[in-house]
Amino acid sequence: MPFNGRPKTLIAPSTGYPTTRLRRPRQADWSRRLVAENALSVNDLIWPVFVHAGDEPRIPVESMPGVMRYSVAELAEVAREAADLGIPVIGVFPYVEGELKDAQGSYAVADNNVVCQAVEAVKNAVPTLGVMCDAALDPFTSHGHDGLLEDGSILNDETVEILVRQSVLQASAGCDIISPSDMMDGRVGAIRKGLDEAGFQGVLIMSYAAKYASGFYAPFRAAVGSASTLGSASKSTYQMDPANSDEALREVALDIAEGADMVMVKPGMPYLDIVRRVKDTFGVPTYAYQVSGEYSMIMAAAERGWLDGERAMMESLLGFKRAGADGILTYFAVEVAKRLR
Ligand SMILES: NCC(=O)CCC(=O)O
Ligand SMILES: [Mg+2]
Repeated sequence: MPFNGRPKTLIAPSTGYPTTRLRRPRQADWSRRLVAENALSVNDLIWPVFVHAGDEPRIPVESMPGVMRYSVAELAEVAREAADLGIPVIGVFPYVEGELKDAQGSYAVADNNVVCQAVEAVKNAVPTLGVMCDAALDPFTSHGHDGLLEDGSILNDETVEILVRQSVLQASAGCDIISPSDMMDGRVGAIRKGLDEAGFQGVLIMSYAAKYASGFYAPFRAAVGSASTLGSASKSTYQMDPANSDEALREVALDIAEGADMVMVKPGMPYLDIVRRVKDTFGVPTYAYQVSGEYSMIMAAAERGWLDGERAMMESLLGFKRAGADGILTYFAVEVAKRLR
């Protein structure tokens, strides 16, 4: 914007060294804080949590140091702690036992499945905490794909029908935000319509709008038990090619047109350019998912003493804010919230 009728560039640093010294404001903590352009707040955090149907309160996830699979009862407890720390939302991800999986992912739409139990328990314990659930079949299918598989292909429209049922079921259990993470075409519009017809006009949709076929999801797949079912199969016919950037804008545009309230870019750190483009182009609430592989890389290097884990954690999250994200899904959420208090 012009200022006093002159373009900003002309009134920006015009003299240069030695009059202008950019080190001057960096000289003390107070001055660095005064000129800081971005800040991370507890309000920016979404905490993804894993839940299992058994009684064991906490089962450590080997591929993600410090991360647990909680029982439903324990999840209600830790959800309360998260809310007390000021975290606005948790995302519930199920670990599903092998015998409950089939090719159709039937358990995803089964009444009172572990996701429903978890959502109900959390909403009963902490009604003020937002709860978000994925719409996708990968934790539930015997082949580990996010959709229905026929002759080696993932069926789009048939999958969308199931995702609508899954979304309505989760909304009935009390879920506040449905997050379609499957990357089928048209699913956001179909889910919006399904939710509205079932009376859930108030349930939000945060779409995984630009979700890339990434190698950084591996530790998560071990956590939800889809690593063994998926094997070496690829999700490249529905998730995005890491080579693409313009295509992400088309994905986001369609999801907004179909009714997404918020959009997400995933993974996070290798895709900060996409976060920035999405935010600048659309100006909608934009989120980034710092995925399991990003988390585990930092944790593993910290465990070896190769980097200062806490510092890397805070710096990585600030990077999302700088890129324009309104919030971050991160397995560090509780640690960060404690630090920010
Ligand atoms: N739909 C949720 C995920 O796929 C999470 C991936 C990760 O954290 O690696
Ligand atoms: Mg799409």
